[in-house]
Amino acid sequence: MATVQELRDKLRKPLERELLTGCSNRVVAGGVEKLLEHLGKPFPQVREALRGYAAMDEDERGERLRAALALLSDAPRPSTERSTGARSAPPVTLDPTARLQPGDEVSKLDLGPGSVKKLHALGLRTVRDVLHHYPRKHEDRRALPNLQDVQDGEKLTVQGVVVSKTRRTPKPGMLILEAVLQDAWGQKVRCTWFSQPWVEKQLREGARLIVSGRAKRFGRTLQLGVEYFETEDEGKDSLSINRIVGVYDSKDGISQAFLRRAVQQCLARTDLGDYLTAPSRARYALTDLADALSGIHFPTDEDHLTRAMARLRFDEYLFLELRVLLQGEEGVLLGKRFSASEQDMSTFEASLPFRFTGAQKRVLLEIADDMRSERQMARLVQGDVGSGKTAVAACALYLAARDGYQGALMAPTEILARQHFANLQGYLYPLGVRLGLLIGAMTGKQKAEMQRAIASGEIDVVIGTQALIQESVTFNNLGLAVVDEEHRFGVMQRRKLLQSRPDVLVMSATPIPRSLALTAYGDLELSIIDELPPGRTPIETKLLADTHRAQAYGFVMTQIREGRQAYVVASLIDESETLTELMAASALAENLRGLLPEARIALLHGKMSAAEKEDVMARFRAREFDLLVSTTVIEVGVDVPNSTVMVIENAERFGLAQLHQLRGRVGRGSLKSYCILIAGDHSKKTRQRLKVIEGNTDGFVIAEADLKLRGPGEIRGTRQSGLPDLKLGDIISDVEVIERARELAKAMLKSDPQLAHPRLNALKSELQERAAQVAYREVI
Ligand SMILES: Nc1ncnc2c1ncn2[C@@H]1O[C@H](COP(=O)(O)OP(=O)(O)OP(=O)(O)O)[C@@H](O)[C@H]1O
Repeated sequence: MATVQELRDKLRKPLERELLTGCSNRVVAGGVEKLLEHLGKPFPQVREALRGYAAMDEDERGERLRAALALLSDAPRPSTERSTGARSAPPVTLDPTARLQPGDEVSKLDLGPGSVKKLHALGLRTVRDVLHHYPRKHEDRRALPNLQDVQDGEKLTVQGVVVSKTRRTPKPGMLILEAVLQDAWGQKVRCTWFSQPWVEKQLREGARLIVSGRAKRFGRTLQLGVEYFETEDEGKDSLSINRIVGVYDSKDGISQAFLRRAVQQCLARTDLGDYLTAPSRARYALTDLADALSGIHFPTDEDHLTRAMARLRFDEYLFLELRVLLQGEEGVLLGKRFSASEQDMSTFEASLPFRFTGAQKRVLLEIADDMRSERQMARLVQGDVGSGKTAVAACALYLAARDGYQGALMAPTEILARQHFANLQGYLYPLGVRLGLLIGAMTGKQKAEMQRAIASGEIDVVIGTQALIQESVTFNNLGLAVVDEEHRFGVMQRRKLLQSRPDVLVMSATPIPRSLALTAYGDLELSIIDELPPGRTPIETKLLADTHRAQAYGFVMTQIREGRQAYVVASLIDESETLTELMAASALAENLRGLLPEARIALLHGKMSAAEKEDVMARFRAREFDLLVSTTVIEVGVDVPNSTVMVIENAERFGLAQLHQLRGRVGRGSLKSYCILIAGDHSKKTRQRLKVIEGNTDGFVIAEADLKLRGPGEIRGTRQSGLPDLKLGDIISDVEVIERARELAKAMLKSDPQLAHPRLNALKSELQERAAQVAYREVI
């Protein structure tokens, strides 16, 4: 016979699920009453709380369910358990129904140690982390298609059972896996995976799969080129079907079903305590926190998702604004005072092989003004890719060196650090400035020697990665720090830097309208380089359907034969739980080696060590390779002027801003350059979006077009926003939200400058927690 504890679990789980799915389904509601009849006997109060459940409206159902679940979690331990245990020994197992706080460790969840490890592997350490690990997208799996009606080229999601599978190797190195899937109506679809051997073990006959991709019709046979799939948990996982389903970013061996269950548990057991008051929520038309979090993970419908996103996005800005406003209190810091003479600026310019553009000159004057003043400079130089930010920074570093101060330039990656080093050598070495490079790939001895030279003042300007310079360097006399931001750093990190008092210049290529930069970089003044150096031949961009891949690579070969080089960027076409970006890039490299036997092809991906990456880049720069297949690691700013073609596979998978950044890797010299966007998705919407890149070269125009084309409710990642603390927010499109959040943040701080009211405890701890997380993300 089942113990009371087992009965309680049996009852609790469906009730939790019902709560999460919004209590809107009448059939299920009837089922709840039946469930209580069967299992509810030992829990009279719970039965009472849910009496007449089916007849209630959705809101009341939700309320009653919460009450019932609270009763279930508060219920005393069943007597059977007590009689078996030694009376004096405290229970060692966790109570799987105990209430949780957002800051609790995930080890408090009702999960095994292996599962806790999995969450840690994703960087999820607390319940809050799990709750804020939002899906990267949502898929509508409510109405499954009638396969007979599916048109050629249509995108669809099918759910079914594998009835047969085959593997073919039409030529060496090429593997085609096929599985015939049968849906609930007995209709069949042939699903194919190209060169993804790791998929094979999941294609057991009888396995239940959910598969998305683009359909092709061959007479009566329907074929699906799989872009995404997941295994359904033997029909038990009702969270993955018949609903709008969130799809999470994950890692090898961590399934979507597992993540959903972890989130589900966190939602059901956590006391969320909304930090926004009901009047504030009403004023800004925001839903409550519990509704928002359940809506982002398990929306009942589009409306639920939209209101969830609206609330969570608002919160992101609210926290950002509160942080910026609270920091603003610290006042102006004193920095270094430089002479920054016109004479020195002219000397620098005269040493260049080109003249500064008008925009570069204007920005340099703004910088020189800052440098001359006693106030610590904290300035953001924003300019499109290739607009000449580094040249401007080099001039500022020269001005600092002229006054006997040291300078530092911090890059987000070692590749970039080396590249900046080479470029700055070109600018500064002829002027007698002594440069040093400090990166992780150097030997201990080399690093120690460099650190000594910096400490003794033998080096004027050191270039390295941010972590290295901040952690291990004692400067003799640091006057100016330049931070090449490239999406990576954020407010907290800059604060740390500012406290050590050098003047600080941040360079960023993220196009942000001026009004929004105030929020994004609330602590920085802004200079914009809005002009490209003259004589650049615009990059010719072409959008091709993947059916024309051969044509694209034919063109790449003509360029290679002319002595040019090319990049190919691979994207993650299949977000299944097993395919990583690395695999996608390796598969592509393999495929291209078959297709272009003449070309010397190298592979670059994020899993390589810094030394390996640099080795590949150095050899590519030395023209030992013609073609570099890469994951998006390349985005952060490589500069090889002989590269004239950038091919982006599955371009639809990238945001427009990211595509623009990627394209900026070519056309960096005088050679005519090309960008080929290969679209795997032929829909009109995708075409329209990618056409924006084809037709525009201005980062701001592209960012704005992106905004217009984007539908509401679409999730954008950090990469787009350029701010590490925004998961949902997009500073380009969220002007109004930002303004409202700022208004509320100001009002809150006006009435309570220290946020001291006990009502705001939850808000304060959330604020601290987020600040810590941001700092953590910035450091890793
Ligand atoms: N005024 C100018 N006239 C001609 N060429 C210039 C000018 N300023 C910079 N350049 C050249 O243009 C290229 C890009 O400049 P730089 O690296 O300074 O741009 P950036 O804005 O830092 O680029 P990214 O954001 O892509 O890293 C370099 O090869 C540089 O030598």
